Amino acid sequence: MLTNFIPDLSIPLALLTVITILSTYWLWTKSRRPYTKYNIPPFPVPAKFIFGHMLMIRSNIRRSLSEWREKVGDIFSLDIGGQHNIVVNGYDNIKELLVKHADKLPDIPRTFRNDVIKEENKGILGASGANWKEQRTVSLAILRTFGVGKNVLAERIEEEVEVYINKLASLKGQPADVKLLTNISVSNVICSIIIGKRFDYDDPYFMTFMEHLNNTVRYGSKMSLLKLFPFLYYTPGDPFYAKRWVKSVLATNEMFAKAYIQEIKKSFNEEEEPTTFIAAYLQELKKRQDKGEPTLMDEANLVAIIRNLFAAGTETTSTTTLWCMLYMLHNPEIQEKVYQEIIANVGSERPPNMHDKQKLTYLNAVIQETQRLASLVPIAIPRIVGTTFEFNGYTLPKGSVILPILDSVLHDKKIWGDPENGDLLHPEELIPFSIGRRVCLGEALAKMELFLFLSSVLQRFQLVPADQTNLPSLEAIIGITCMPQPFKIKFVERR
Ligand code: HEM
Repeated sequence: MLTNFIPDLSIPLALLTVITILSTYWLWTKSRRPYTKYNIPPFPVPAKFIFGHMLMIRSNIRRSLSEWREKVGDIFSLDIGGQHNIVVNGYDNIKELLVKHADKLPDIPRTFRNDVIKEENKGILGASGANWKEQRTVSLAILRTFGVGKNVLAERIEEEVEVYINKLASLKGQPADVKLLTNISVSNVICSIIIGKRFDYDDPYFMTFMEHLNNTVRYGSKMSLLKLFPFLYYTPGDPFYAKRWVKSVLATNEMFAKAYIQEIKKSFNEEEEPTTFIAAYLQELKKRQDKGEPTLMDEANLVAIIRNLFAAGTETTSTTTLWCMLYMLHNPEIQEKVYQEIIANVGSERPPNMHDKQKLTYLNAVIQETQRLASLVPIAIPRIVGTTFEFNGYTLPKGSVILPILDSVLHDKKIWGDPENGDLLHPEELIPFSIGRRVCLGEALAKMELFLFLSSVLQRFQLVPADQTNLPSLEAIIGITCMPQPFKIKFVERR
């Protein structure tokens, strides 16, 4: 498993790495000592030298976590390379912690990523404290304004869905893997919200931007070891993909965020109602500055927010769409029922819009069940314990990292029965977007996208497996998100 973390490591580099790790470990053992005086949650198995439990977490983390939960209960400790982590399972525990005790978990762990791109506490995803609060509140207010009245959000999504559907039609029913196409299409929705325009799928500027954006996800997921040992960033060459990751992050900042902030500033009129995220943010910033209100808003935050919206808003929504398509292949009778509901309530002459949402109750239930089964973000954003406190009979010491396992709720047999056959009688426990103060900022947008993309796809096409005798696997590839394995599908026109 170690080879996953250090792909191209030569022998001298490996030796250097081991020596540095050992010396750092000594420092960490010192920093861990204070925890021993507390009644911390139990460790499911003894921690191993240096790496703690890190190498014991199997590639199927869902299985490891649920085995340990069965062994020692809902709340347990893990040592990941010297950092004390507290794993929290179950709806009641997660709710109590993220809602009732939110004040005691004000920050998220500092990451080396922000250090290497010299971005200290900026944006939303990687931010903490007062800055996180202000950037989140402003961003949410902008998205809300765009989502009401004329409904800029729905218009932008509908425009993109039309192009997406035509692309699927151009496949002429041939088997295709539509992961990249779906990803690009969902990214384009974010583009049009941020800068007010979409790109053609073959636009060279957009393709280069998409490549950098995908690299930030691809390389980001290979950098696990650097989260624990940040100094390894300085090893010669780029054995940990970190330098390539930095290059792509900086390119997305320059090519998209900074370039379009400058462009929008040129035509910026503070009297006009803003129709882009960038203009709305700049207008709010100007308003606060003119009034002399103290504010942490600035362009560096705007750049980070733009990157966060792409990072958190693309892969999540496009992968959920793919999961729903996959479940439709496995459940043709459910697909047919969804189609009949769309035809009865919308017809086939026009695509569904947001006004149709409340009539398509069966489709809404299918999307919700997709989100539950897919459990797309298995673990919510880790939180740092800010003040030592007592929780369910244990002491959670200051400085420990809390890992809220959303997957443990969405796949909890006690709530849903057999996960393969769940019912939807528990809306409160359906928390794919998490709960509490850091609940997904894009929940409303994601729900609109899922409805508009999926209702249009299922209205126009029958989804047919590439091979009727060998359906694609439902086994997830589990990382930061749970992804289906690559699969091909036929989009057969209904009319
Ligand atoms: C099906 C789609 C999506 C799912 C399942 C999802 C899920 C989540 C989850 C579980 C979190 C962590 C919350 C926590 O730690 O308590 C999160 C955070 C976040 N999401 Fe989403 N998300 C989705 C789509 C989106 C979209 C479309 C956007 C925006 C364009 C977005 C923006 C964010 C942001 C900015 C955060 C960080 C919030 C903060 O730290 O305050 N997400 N999301």
